[in-house]
Amino acid sequence: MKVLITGSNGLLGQHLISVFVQNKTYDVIATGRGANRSPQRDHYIYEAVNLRDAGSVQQLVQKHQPDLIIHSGAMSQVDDCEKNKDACWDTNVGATRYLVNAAEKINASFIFLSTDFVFDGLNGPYDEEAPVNPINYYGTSKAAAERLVRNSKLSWAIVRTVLVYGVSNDPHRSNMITWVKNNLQQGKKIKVVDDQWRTPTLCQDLAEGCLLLAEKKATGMFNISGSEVLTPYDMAIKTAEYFQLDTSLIEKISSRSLSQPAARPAKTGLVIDKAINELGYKPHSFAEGLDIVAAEIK
Ligand SMILES: NC(=O)C1=CN([C@@H]2O[C@H](COP(=O)(O)OP(=O)(O)OC[C@H]3O[C@@H](n4cnc5c(N)ncnc54)[C@H](OP(=O)(O)O)[C@@H]3O)[C@@H](O)[C@H]2O)C=CC1
Ligand SMILES: Cc1cn([C@H]2C[C@H](O)[C@@H](COP(=O)(O)OP(=O)(O)O[C@H]3O[C@@H](C)C(=O)[C@@H](O)[C@H]3O)O2)c(=O)[nH]c1=O
Repeated sequence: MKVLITGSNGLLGQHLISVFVQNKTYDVIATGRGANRSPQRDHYIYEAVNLRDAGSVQQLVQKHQPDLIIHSGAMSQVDDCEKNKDACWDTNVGATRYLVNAAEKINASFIFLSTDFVFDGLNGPYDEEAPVNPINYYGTSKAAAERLVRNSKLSWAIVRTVLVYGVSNDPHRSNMITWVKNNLQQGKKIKVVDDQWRTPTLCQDLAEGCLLLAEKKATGMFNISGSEVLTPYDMAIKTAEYFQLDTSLIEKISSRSLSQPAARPAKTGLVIDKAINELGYKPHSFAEGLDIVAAEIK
């Protein structure tokens, strides 16, 4: 079985490479922008492709003829998406269209990574049937990409996830645990919101969830996230306590005072019963996730 992983230099992408390579039943082709930044270098092929270039995408898929495409690549910085809507749309929707078109030509299966930000956050946690109503441009672009995938002729699965945390090599975006730990270790104060509710997701769990989907050839919408509803403030305190750092450096604030360009849905989080019952998905607790991240941080 040949699997093509997009966004392979990203936080999830790097873990998808190791999970699928270790599984040994897949020939892995990983594609990212520019040089390969994954710490795992052998037992797979890496191809540098700009997913916003339709011709390059078609050529990549035609050359490798994957049985499955896991499309993790995206413009995932929410505020950048709000400020650069064209780039956001070209990446999150345009690239998805090119991959779907190429996949349809070879009848490849398709797993698309989506987000809790397709919801307005008025009454989370959300199950797979909840109506989407994004309140920022990033969420709007991902909801549009979901519609592209759903309306395709492909055998598809859409994975929604939430606030992914973990360790990656040369990350282009920070994530919660390392952001809190690095600041507190330098004695810096941080202001953390306690009016957003999430089900934070360990990136290894998300990667394993994608493997379960691939192995079972499952189709449809699947929520794959952590099981605990936490605020970023809860996460920051737990992280500080775990690494024995000074919790008095953490100031509790409301989202309003962050004055971010993009609005964030307040109460999201995902209901993951379907993934647990149909895939055998078993996420780590946040406490276990901290153990795993701590073991990975050099
Ligand atoms: N992180 C989170 O909290 C959540 C993420 N998701 C979704 O999960 C997926 C993975 O997220 P995550 O790993 O955290 O995101 P990252 O930003 O870490 O990874 C996304 C990757 O896509 C690549 N990419 C962006 N534009 C292009 C392009 N034009 N051509 C080729 N590659 C491109 C980036 O390249 P480069 O490294 O060079 O910038 C990056 O490596 C995304 O689809 C995201 O929307 C959903 C919910 C939560
Ligand atoms: C920068 C900052 C963030 N935060 C909080 C807000 C947020 O809940 C959390 C993580 O910060 P971020 O800016 O990465 O959050 P954000 O961009 O909202 O993260 C989103 O990323 C995209 C890709 C998704 O798909 C969403 O599921 C979600 O994870 O930390 C603070 O409390 N204080 C701060 O100074």
